[in-house]
Amino acid sequence: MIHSLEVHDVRKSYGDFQAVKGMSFKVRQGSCFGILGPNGAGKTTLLGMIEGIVPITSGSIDLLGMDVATQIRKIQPRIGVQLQQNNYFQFLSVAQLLKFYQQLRRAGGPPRKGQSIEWLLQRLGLSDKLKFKVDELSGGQKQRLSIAIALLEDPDVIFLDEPTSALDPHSRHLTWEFIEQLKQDPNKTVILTTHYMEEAERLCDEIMIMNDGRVIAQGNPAELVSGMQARQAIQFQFAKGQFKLEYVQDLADATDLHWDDQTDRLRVTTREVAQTMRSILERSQSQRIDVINFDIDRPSLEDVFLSHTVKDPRE
Ligand SMILES: Nc1ncnc2c1ncn2[C@@H]1O[C@H](COP(=O)(O)OP(=O)(O)OP(=O)(O)O)[C@@H](O)[C@H]1O
Repeated sequence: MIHSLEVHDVRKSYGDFQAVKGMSFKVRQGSCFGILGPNGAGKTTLLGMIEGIVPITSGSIDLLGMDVATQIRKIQPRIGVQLQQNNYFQFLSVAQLLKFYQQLRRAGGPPRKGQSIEWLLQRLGLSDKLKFKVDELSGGQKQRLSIAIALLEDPDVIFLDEPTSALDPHSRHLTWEFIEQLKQDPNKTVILTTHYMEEAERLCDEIMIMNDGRVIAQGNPAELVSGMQARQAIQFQFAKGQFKLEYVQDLADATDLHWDDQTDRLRVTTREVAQTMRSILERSQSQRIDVINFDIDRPSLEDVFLSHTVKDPRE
């Protein structure tokens, strides 16, 4: 298996403060890799080190098989970086700005074929904006323009830092479809940070959750969620006044039982949903209790994220 990125025990200190505290992970070529973490977790610092913008305090990073600390000039023409703050030259038109960045990128090496500017703009819903000045674009349009800039000159690795954070739902879906199209090229690797679990689940083949400068969990979205099986919960509603908690108190796989006698609802957290459901239905039948309704709460990626990260309200 070829890895586009290999991060070995990387650390970053700002004075006495350690923002990244020894992280190691690999990213498969052709995959979409998501970096998730609460505000201040160190995501932007980590991305900066990988992109060669932020100096590494210790450890090493190989990007496209080359050492970032010593070979960044060879790496740079092959990567595309979308910036979170897009303070582009406001007085240029969209066409001029794209040409400017294209020439800047070509200065780093021979031209690469890639998609045309027109194609990129069309896919990102900006075709009619070529003649607009950048400051005439909305915040969301500027954000999509920053993705187009990241894709100029056909990069092998594309870094997207919160690519849809300022977008309305329509533009977000348009951007997701665009990223899904990028993913179809097995030679391209997409590395993105996001605060949207739905985005990570839809786009990423692999997710790394980081907190306080460390890797907390890593896996594909389904694996991460299945690691939370002990948190699955079933809710039953019984006919008024028929059920008693003592009927189910000895259930083998239940990790938590909560009975609300005001609403006649039972909530059971369990490791074995099917077995627990069967047991409760059998006992209801033998006690002649009518089950009116039931519901299964399966854990989501958001539950995984929340269970691994602690939010400091000051951040
Ligand atoms: N240049 C710097 N000097 C000192 N501290 C810094 C610097 N850059 C970042 N930090 C600190 O490093 C920590 C990680 O910051 P970073 O921006 O990497 O987090 P993040 O996960 O990207 O956060 P967010 O989701 O809010 O963008 C924070 O505590 C931040 O204050």
